[in-house]
Amino acid sequence: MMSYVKLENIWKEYEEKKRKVQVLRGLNLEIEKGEFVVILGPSGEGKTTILKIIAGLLRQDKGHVYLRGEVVDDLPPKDRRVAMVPQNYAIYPFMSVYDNIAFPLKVMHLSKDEIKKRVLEVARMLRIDNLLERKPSQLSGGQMQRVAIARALVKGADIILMDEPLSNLDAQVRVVAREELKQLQRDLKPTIIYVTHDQVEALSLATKVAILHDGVVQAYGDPMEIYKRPNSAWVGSFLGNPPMNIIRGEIEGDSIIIDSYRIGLPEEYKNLVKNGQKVLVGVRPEDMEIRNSGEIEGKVEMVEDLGPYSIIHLKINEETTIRVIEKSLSRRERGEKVRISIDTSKVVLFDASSERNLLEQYEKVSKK
Ligand SMILES: Nc1ncnc2c1ncn2[C@@H]1O[C@H](COP(=O)(O)OP(=O)(O)OP(=O)(O)O)[C@@H](O)[C@H]1O
Repeated sequence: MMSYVKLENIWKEYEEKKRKVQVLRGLNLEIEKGEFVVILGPSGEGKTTILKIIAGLLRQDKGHVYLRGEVVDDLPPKDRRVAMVPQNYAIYPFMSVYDNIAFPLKVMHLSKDEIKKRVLEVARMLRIDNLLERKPSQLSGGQMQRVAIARALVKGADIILMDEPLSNLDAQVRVVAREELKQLQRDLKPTIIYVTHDQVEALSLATKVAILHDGVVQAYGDPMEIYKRPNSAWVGSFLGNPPMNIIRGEIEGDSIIIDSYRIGLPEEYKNLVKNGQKVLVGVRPEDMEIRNSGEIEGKVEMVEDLGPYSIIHLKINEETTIRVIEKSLSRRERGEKVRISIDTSKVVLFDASSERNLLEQYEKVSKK
């Protein structure tokens, strides 16, 4: 299938006060029509830069941008049929909702009738046709978002770029706006590329998530799939809050030795590892349990009570502190010794030096 948006080997460097910053380093990304892709990455890693390059507001140093199957490197922003919804929505406070949506069409010098027709059409589609007379100050966060999207769609854009659009909303409004956005994307099926550093947003909105780090996409795919089976230790510990625990271990027969403790080797790795091999054991906090029969011993360092559950920080050796989720509100004391049992069927193993998922390396080799 042809990809609708394709970034091919994109490089971008900024120069600031004679200092060069290489932000994108050969980035590749392919997005299909109607997909909701969330680009997730730490602050300052180049997420906004990617959007600007797709919109044509910024030129890449190297590589190519394809939209709808064609190279658009030399196409100005207005001809790309891409709309960028900025962080604050850029809605003019003194204009009515109608005038806000109509604004880009007025700039295009369309006739009054044509403008009216298009504004009504898109307003009906987004169910804001009853709000057209209002001023932005009379709108909720979710309605504001729909106005911003209406203004994008009215120009005929079918690729919508959103740069942390919910970051200015308070927590409750944000949840509603997120649900609305998800529904709207399901109904209207525009291709959305959405940038955030908020994990919850990424996991709940995306049909696919692209994890950005060091100027390239580190992992790309179904969010839960990446969550469960991260391709590297970095991705595992970046995605998820609290993060995935990463513990050093060594293979011995059908076991993994962690210091003086022993846990079972997950079935799917049995043919991929050899005796004595050093590994990093990745295990999610929710896949561990404090229980008397547990395989590993740990010492309580800190307890975070969060209402429905607590996060227990446990020191298992000099270099490693892990986090375990306990659902019942526990009265754990600092310094208390506990046993931890690990659901080994959920464990992910990484190569100790490359930190790549051993399954992934195997898959690559066997595909060749
Ligand atoms: N015009 C510019 N000149 C110089 N440096 C820039 C310029 N624009 C961005 N940068 C730098 O490039 C890096 C990437 O910026 P970008 O805004 O793309 O990151 P981001 O991932 O969107 O960050 P955030 O999540 O904080 O918004 C940052 O270190 C930033 O300081």
